[in-house]
Amino acid sequence: MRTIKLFHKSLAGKNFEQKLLAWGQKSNEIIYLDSNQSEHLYQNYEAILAVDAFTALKSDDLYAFEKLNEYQSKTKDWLFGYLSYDLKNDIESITSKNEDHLLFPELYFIQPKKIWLLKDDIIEAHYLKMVDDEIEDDFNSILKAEIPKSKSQLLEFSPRWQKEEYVSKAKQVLSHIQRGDIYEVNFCQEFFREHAEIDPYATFSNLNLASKAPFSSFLKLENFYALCASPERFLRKENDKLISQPIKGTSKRGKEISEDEKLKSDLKNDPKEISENIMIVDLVRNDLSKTATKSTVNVEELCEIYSFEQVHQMISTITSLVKSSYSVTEILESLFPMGSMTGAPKHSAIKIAEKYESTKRGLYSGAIGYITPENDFDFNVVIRTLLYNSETKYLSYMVGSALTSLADPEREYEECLVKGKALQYVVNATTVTED
Ligand SMILES: C=C(O[C@@H]1C=C(C(=O)O)C=C[C@H]1O)C(=O)O
Repeated sequence: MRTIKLFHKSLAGKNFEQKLLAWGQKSNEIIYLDSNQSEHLYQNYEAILAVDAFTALKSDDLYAFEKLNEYQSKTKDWLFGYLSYDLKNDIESITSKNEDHLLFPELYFIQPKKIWLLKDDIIEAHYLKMVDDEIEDDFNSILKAEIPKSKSQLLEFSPRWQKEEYVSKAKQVLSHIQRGDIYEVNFCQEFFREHAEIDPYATFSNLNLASKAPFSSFLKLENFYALCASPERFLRKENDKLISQPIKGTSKRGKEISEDEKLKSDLKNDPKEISENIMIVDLVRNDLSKTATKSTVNVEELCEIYSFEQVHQMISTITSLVKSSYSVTEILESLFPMGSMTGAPKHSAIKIAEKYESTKRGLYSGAIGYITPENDFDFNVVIRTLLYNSETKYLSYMVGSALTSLADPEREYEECLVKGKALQYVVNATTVTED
């Protein structure tokens, strides 16, 4: 069904990833995934570009996972796209009445005509037969693609809540924890801008350069854009192995090495962050056990600290072997939405977050990724992401943090600001371009 052609990356010169994304900009549908050559455990491709939809699946209705299952069985091909957080309503029988200004469809996947996969020294082009005579020409055009200099833009974001409002809501959420309704919840707030004129490509280039996150992505489907600098993997499947890498525990980076090392070691030893992380590890173990063969759920790394450009993060890696009878969508549905973005117990945490948050999360807290013809897949967690509707000119990002009985709302507010810093900075950027 697809023609595959290989090229050597060493022959393609410098900045091939950037040229690839620049070349892809002329396409109507673009999904670009970039690991920023990170040394993350279980890193797979260095980068992937998928462009031009041959077919697409969009859903705003119930039974989205069933539709995805049908679409996948019919196409038996590579699929790229996203699952939004609000698919939870389908899974957990919850309704969401929170405000939605972005209006993204709840689920959107495409079967791209053209795919470029980068791994080690190899560049693979996977083209549908109808366009396979364009591979060589496209490769030459990519090599010649100009990487535009990012433009600076000065945009301020408005908070949906002032700090006092956040603190008062966080206290109400904490009272549910004290009453024993839940023991952890990921509580989120929105920063937004109306009538925003941005160049999504330049903004993403700035963001990606400033963050170098292992699960970054640039997504454009119609007028819906995600400019994502996520450090977090939701779920990967390779053959019969599932890998989930939840993050709980965040600290800012220090300016000096000694300060940075102290912040890192404080995070590693902070009982609140450790307990937050372990609660989610337990939840993920439970979710994985639903589809696992006996005694195969395994915590491979617990509370390891990984350092990124703006933040230190505490990450755990949990794996399992999945029974062969489960389909891709059954596996995704059994873990969605990811525990790190809900809290625990999952159902009650989702309901409580929904009640006290005022913005519908939409694609934030969802997952962007791909499914292969061999039924493997890899999806990130959509955080540290600017979402943009180029028709309505609404630009927004959300940030959140885990509240447990040990949480201090003032500190949680500060943690949210740390997480949003890169997003504010790139849109306000004047100097992040690199030659
Ligand atoms: C909610 C966010 O991040 C989540 C919460 C984290 C935490 O509490 O430390 C870390 C990573 C994410 O799972 C966000 O970045 O908006």
